[in-house]
Amino acid sequence: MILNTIRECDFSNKKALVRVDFNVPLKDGVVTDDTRIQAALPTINYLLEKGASVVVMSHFGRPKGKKNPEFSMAPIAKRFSELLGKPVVLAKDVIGSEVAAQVAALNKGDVLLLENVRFYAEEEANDPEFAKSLAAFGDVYVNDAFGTAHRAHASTEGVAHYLPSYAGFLIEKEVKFMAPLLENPDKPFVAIIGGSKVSSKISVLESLVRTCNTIVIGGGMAYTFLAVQGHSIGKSLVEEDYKETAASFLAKAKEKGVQVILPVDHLCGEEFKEDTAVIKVDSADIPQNLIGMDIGPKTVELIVAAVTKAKSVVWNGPMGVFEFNSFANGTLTVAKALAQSSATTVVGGGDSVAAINKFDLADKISHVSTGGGASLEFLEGQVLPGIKALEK
Ligand SMILES: Nc1ncnc2c1ncn2[C@@H]1O[C@H](COP(=O)(O)OP(=O)(O)OP(=O)(O)O)[C@@H](O)[C@H]1O
Ligand SMILES: O=C(O)[C@H](O)COP(=O)(O)O
Repeated sequence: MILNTIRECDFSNKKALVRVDFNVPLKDGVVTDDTRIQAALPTINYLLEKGASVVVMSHFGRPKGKKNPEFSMAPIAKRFSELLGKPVVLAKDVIGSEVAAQVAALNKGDVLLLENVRFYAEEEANDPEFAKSLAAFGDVYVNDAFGTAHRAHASTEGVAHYLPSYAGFLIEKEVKFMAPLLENPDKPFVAIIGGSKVSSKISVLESLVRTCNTIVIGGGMAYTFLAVQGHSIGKSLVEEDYKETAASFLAKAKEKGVQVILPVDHLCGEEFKEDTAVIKVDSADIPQNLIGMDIGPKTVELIVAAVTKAKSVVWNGPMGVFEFNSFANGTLTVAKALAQSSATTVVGGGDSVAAINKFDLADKISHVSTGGGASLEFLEGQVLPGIKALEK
């Protein structure tokens, strides 16, 4: 996958229309995690240094095609301006004559942030006329919205049909770290996949089994696999409809000589509650009255040993109910093992990234993806429309 990148364009005195993913968490009108804004700054700063004026656009939340002040970009514009260290003007709308006048008035080095592109239903419908209206705001289009690259929307895909289009540094970095995992990873390559459901992770497992040496399956999804192996799983999470899929995945891994590590011990509770007493089960089999809520210490040892030998590791999805402190150990230890590893380590998926941040380990991971759904679809081997539009 070879992309057109911003290094290949002369931006001097040009208007750059830049799609970013500023879909960030807010509480009481204040951005509570600005990771995605920070991640877009190298591209914005580069464009400004190279003499461009910049029209930035993003969605925020799901306002369903209606102008709703609750979903205004205003609080995000404020944080963006603080981080950029210069004024950011918030446009009066997304398209229209007033915005066109604001764009026309931009001078070299100025930054204008459009209102929430999802205030128009045409955005998600990838309406060509809407995409053309956006394209009219720039001489060139830059996409740095990796987190939204799996959506074929007007601002992520449609607009690329009307302007010379380039990948920003963030998209370039995400692809640089993730593409080799699907093509030619440094080996041994270990994938650690967790989270609640087999149904949402089976495609990624089926994709990674092609290049992995070892696959660890943890979290709530592990019990369906244990059940098909004939283990008792007590009252743990199980997806009956996915037992057959889980069985054929295990058969495929065996056929390919891929080692699959499933929990060999557990931390359980009698009830799915934060304050339920922690009961250690020293075997793969879980007694009838218990719920598996975290991997046990022997499983943790197996995972740490695999990570220690690895040259590349990818992690997506927590190993247990890490939101409950007593069941966070498996996820914490995996996070620490990755942080201490000399392998190339890539972490994707909302909850595993949240766990890395909760334990303050982000700077010790080779690459923490800014994409939730996008990173999962990338690892599934799917073509992301927002990235495809930037290919040479
Ligand atoms: N043993 C378990 N039983 C029930 N739920 C579990 C278990 N282990 C992990 N979980 C839950 O799985 C959830 C995460 O699953 P999900 O599939 O959403 O993962 P993810 O890929 O990290 O998330 P995202 O979709 O945000 O990227 C967490 O809320 C966690 O509490
Ligand atoms: O947070 C995300 O995963 C992206 O910003 C995409 O948001 P969406 O799922 O509402 O399209």
